[in-house]
Amino acid sequence: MSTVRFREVPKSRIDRVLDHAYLVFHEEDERPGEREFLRRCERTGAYEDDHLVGFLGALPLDLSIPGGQLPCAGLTYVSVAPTHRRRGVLSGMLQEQWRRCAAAGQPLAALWASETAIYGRFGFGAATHLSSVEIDSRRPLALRISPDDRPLRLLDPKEAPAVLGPRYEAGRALRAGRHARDGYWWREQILSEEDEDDDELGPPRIVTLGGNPPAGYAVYRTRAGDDEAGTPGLVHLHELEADTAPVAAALWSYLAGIDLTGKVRAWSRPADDPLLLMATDNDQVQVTGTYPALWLRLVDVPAALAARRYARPVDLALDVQDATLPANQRTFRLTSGPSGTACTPTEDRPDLTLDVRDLAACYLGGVRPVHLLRAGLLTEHTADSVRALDEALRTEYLPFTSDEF
Ligand SMILES: CC(=O)SCCNC(=O)CCNC(=O)[C@H](O)C(C)(C)COP(=O)(O)OP(=O)(O)OC[C@H]1O[C@@H](n2cnc3c(N)ncnc32)[C@H](O)[C@@H]1OP(=O)(O)O
Repeated sequence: MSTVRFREVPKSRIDRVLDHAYLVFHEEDERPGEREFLRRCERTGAYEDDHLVGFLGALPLDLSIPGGQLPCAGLTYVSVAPTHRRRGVLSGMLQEQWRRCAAAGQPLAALWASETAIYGRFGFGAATHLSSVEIDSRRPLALRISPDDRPLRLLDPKEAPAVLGPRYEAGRALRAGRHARDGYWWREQILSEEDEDDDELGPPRIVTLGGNPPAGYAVYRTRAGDDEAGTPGLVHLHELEADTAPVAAALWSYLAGIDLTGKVRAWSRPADDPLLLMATDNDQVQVTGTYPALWLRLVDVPAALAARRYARPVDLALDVQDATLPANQRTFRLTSGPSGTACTPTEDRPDLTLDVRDLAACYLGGVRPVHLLRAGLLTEHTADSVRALDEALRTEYLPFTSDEF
């Protein structure tokens, strides 16, 4: 390990990163837009002599948190050469990343994990979860409310960032865990001509309802059915945003009513999607799975805790355990009330003890401290302190992340 050094990979060496990533992730071909994506990242390389043996990309993001947003390093392309596994290369790259986060003023880091066993030890907790939903659309979608009857229109993808952006931002303000999108993100990540995971899906289609900005929209692709195999045509939903339940009902009804299709599949919906309650028949609208989405790391615990909004006044001394970032390994007093919010180190006796990964899981409001207590993961020193933290962290909408990076 002593010969491995960490330094920025220059833009001119992105070819080398791609070769390394294909080796590690068992891929052959460059995906469209991959180079531009890597150019936008900070790029930490682990070098042995002059050979790249590890790589970690960090995309600068603005992540929504309850009541606002914070700068966040979106970690991606995390990879170590098969010859250098389990020698501390990832650990070293993350230490380098924490230094970079401090320098860049990023109190948060986040990632989508390839394997859930990897990141807990580094202080990440699964902070958002998503549900995949399927609608049997061989019959009309049965809903308990009347859809908004304003006209629907199809939108040219070129208009999407300007027209959809404000509606997306409104949804992002309600649900923590979503990052701000620029024109590049809309164009290359949301509306790319081909779906990188399924080349049988058609180009992106956008339907909107209401004025400008629209009251709601859906981004979807379709796949033709196969009569011989008896497979119905598919509507693959990427995103649906709506400002009211009737608007959502109109968009879901539209998707379920597209001719020559018999199934709507949405792989990333919030776990509290109102569709699940407005559906008349939960055999027709089914949750087919629930998954961890965004893994969050509080790189700067007091800055992160001081930045979010709390549902109730709170005054607690939190003993935070953080094995890898010593500045977080201490007791902080969190106070929030009518005169503001603060989180500062204290010598007071702690009210409760928790690991930084569990604090990260709770931070956006998706995991409840009372459930962690029940699982034996928090230690309560002052009666009812976990309940007080639970009530303060609660959010009206569950956090949600659909954009993978
Ligand atoms: C956000 C993303 O990009 S997700 C993509 C992650 N990348 C991949 O899955 C690609 C294939 N895997 C790899 O490249 C590497 O094995 C990595 C990046 C997962 C780990 O890199 P390494 O340099 O081997 O990790 P490192 O040696 O620093 O290990 C640190 C600790 O994590 C543990 N660890 C590493 N990988 C795993 C794993 N897959 N599952 C469970 N624990 C793991 C190690 O055992 C070690 O624990 P220890 O100190 O108790 O022994």
